[in-house]
Amino acid sequence: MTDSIETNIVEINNLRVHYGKLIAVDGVSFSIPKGEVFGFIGPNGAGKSTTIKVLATLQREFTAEKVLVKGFDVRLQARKVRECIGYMPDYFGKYDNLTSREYLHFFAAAYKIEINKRDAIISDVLELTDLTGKIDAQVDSLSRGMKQRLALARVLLHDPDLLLLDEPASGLDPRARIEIRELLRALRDMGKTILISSHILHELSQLCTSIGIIETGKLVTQGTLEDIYERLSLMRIVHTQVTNLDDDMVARIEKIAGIQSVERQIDRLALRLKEGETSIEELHEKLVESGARIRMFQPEAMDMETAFMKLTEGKTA
Ligand SMILES: Nc1ncnc2c1ncn2[C@@H]1O[C@H](COP(=O)(O)OP(=O)(O)OP(=O)(O)O)[C@@H](O)[C@H]1O
Repeated sequence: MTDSIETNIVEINNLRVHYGKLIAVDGVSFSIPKGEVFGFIGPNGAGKSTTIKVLATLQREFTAEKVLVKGFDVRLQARKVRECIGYMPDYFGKYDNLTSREYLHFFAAAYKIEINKRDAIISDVLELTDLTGKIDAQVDSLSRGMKQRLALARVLLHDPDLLLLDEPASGLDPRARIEIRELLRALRDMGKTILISSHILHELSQLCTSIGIIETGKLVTQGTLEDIYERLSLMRIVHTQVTNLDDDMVARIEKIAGIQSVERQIDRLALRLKEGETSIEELHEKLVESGARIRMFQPEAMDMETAFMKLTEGKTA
């Protein structure tokens, strides 16, 4: 095994998936080191579920230089891959007349967990997902949030190293979403590697250690949250109010190195900075040096949601 295989739980290189003429995934490459929580973010139809299905060994029609999970090839060593993943699809399914206990026993059998160990494992996963009190409840009677937690309990039964979670928080109310987030945090602390998809960036920004943003089948950007913030700060806009503003002053500001454009608005100037040429602090100094008397100076807060919209422009496949 090479070093990268030992440290990367997921390695995808140049993955392409077609559905007939539609290119759902178009040359996607990324890797996820052990212990990371990788947020896979993109608008509806961007190709997230398809990529996750390839990793889960369920989408067999694809081309790639490699798709490895823990060093195992998803096509050639599918069984090995399945042993080390817990895949939670973006739908729960229908389970008429089944209790949580029966549901989990069914999957424990499917995972070939030894019969005499099943009760203890089921009790553990229910405790972890805070569903102990629901062990004999009908699955269909559970709230959506509880169902999502039960689905997580299911994928934990065989103690997989990698969790592939397709939109686990979708359709949940804020409280249930927080519960899922706390649960995922606990799993991260247990050393699980997690790939989690969402079309809502905010949902993941507090949980993920790195993110990849996908749009129309292509990765737009990827990296740690700090990397992405840094990259986005390159598009920064600063709003400022200058009390001694006149045409001459605007002309002087326009000439400041690092400023790409100056937009005069009713009560302020919007200064768009050039990529990587000046820091916000330097800009402030340069404005003062140019004689501007500054009443207000405010870098535009680029929250993750704005960043996402700027990066993806809202396109879908
Ligand atoms: N089985 C299929 N047959 C044909 N087209 C498909 C199939 N599955 C997905 N697609 C199409 O492939 C594209 C990518 O879909 P995918 O489900 O991977 O996106 P997604 O990012 O997971 O979106 P969502 O957030 O809506 O689930 C979409 O245009 C979708 O309509």
